Amino acid sequence: MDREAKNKILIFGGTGYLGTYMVKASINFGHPTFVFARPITPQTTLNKINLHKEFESTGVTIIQGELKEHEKIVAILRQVDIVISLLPFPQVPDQIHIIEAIKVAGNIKRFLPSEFGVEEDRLSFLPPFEACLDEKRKIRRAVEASGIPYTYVSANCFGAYFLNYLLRPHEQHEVVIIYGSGEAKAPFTYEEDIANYTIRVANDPRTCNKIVIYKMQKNILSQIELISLWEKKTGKYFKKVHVPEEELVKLTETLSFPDNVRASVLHGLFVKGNLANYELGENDREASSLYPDYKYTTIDQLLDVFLVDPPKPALATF
Ligand SMILES: CCOC(=O)[C@H]1C[C@@H]1c1ccc(O)c(OC)c1
Repeated sequence: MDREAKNKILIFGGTGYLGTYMVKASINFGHPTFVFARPITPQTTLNKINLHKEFESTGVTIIQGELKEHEKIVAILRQVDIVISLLPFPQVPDQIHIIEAIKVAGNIKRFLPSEFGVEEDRLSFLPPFEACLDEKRKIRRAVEASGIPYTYVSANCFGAYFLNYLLRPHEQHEVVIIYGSGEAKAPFTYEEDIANYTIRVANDPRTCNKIVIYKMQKNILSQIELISLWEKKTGKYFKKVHVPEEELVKLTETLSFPDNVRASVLHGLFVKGNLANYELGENDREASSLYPDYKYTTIDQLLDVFLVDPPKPALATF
């Protein structure tokens, strides 16, 4: 399909952690790509300013504005076909402004709200994280009530994010922290694959009004398996310090925000093994089975990348 026939994609949160991968994937797939971004001000970081320039150099159209500028958002929506929101947690409730504008515009073929992590309609976590997931559930129910065609994506653990968090390759250290026994498994998806799958999913009639889970068989590993792979590749062996479940539960109750949320994420992911322990619903789809020809990056391959050029660490906000 030539570029004109390709769906036009508008991305909210395009300058964020997953956003830069998503914008790149949208451009690489040949979609006319638009990014709605906060206005540049004297407080805007040089990194963000340079990102705007980089986006524009690759043909991305940047619209600067605030989520409350209803008319401006309606006007840009009328020029596109698909909307992908990657707004981070504190802004999850603000997506209601996007939903309201999509309802008025009336032309959007698919809306992907800001998900991409755990599947919150299939799982529950300890209170601090559960409260965050409740905000995402409210947005899902608002999307369904609006009748807007949607796809919810659960990409599970972001590969580079969690390899950095668990292995800390940028630091000189002798110790690795293991949450619980270290035996519970979790699915990991490299951020570039999250973006490449998502552009496919957003354009695929088979995923309309569906939940799509990214759960590739080769990328379901435990902390112990991850650490062992890394030790073999680096030839460096670490002292393992376990954080028992009861201690992690206590931390979810005693740490201040947002560290209490992070503790409850770690508890659900790596102590309870939530993400590996549920079956897809009959209406759910799994990415690697939808796109069997797509060669996703295995964690073993990602660790080889980390050996030579580990991606910069990040820390999610809540
Ligand atoms: C390691 C502590 O957890 C986090 O920093 C946040 C970024 C983790 C996260 C946040 C939201 C999620 O849905 C999710 O799914 C795996 C993961």
